Amino acid sequence: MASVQLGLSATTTNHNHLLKFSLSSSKSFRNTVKFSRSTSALCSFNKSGICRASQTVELFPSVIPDIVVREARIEDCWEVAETHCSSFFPDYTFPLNLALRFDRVVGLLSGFSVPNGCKRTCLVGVVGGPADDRFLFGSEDFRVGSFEGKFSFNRGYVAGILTVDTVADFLPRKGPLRQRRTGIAYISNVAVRESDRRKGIAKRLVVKAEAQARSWGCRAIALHVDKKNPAATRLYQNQGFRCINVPEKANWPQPRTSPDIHFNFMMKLLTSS
Ligand SMILES: CC(=O)SCCNC(=O)CCNC(=O)[C@H](O)C(C)(C)COP(=O)(O)OP(=O)(O)OC[C@H]1O[C@@H](n2cnc3c(N)ncnc32)[C@H](O)[C@@H]1OP(=O)(O)O
Repeated sequence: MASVQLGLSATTTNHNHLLKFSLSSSKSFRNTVKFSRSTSALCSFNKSGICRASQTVELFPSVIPDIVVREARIEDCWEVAETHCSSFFPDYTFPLNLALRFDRVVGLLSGFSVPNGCKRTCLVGVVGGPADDRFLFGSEDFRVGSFEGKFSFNRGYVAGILTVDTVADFLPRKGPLRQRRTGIAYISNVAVRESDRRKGIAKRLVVKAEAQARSWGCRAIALHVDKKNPAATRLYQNQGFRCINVPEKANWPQPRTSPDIHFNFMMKLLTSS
């Protein structure tokens, strides 16, 4: 049997982490292994030596940054604001971009008070943090705005954000008294840092938001998405959301943005699984 030598180098692209290794044997050749965090199938090479494999992730765990989706904590505040502003206002330059970030931080910490009986939480997708919360300080009961009052010294960085609530501000009201709708969770502020897109972070945030909504007893989950945002529309369609036809002249509430932005209202029924 021929002896084999292994050389290793790692690079990160916008979509995937590339790990190049060279195998030298009696007949020398090079392979490039392309990682996908979402597959768990066995790794197999195609003709050009490319495979989608998480088996390889197990072989070289330190090279692949882990993505953990969890509730945002106070320590994440600046990075949440940063992710929000860089995703929704990418063209703002100094000093406006800095002012906007400070404004977001103040807004986030000052709480956006939630009406009685309603819930709201901010979820974050963290890259490179610990997989468990063993070294957390703070208390379960202490909250600041939508943030958990806990912090950790070993944390990675926030790459994606999502807010989910049962406030129903953007859902049509019920009956002649125009009561707030219950049992439908609402997703907003979904954003992933540009350098971390197409790694499945938004998908995982949405899955976690659905689980959160189920735990609140919701039977459905809804959102608004800009009709001119095909990436986000595709994300939600692939996650099982469907566009709801809003009756003409219904005057349903919508997020307050520019009048030029037109939204699709999308919804998904939540099974009890
Ligand atoms: C309810 C709301 O908040 S709507 C607002 C949405 N936010 C924004 O538009 C802010 C700017 N954009 C972003 O932050 C990101 O591009 C997001 C949030 C839309 C997507 O985040 P990502 O982490 O890149 O998405 P993720 O990797 O989970 O992709 C999931 C699926 O969405 C779709 N998708 C995501 N980005 C794109 C894209 N650029 N083009 C086409 N489809 C896309 C694909 O179907 C993808 O699945 P695939 O990779 O298996 O093909």
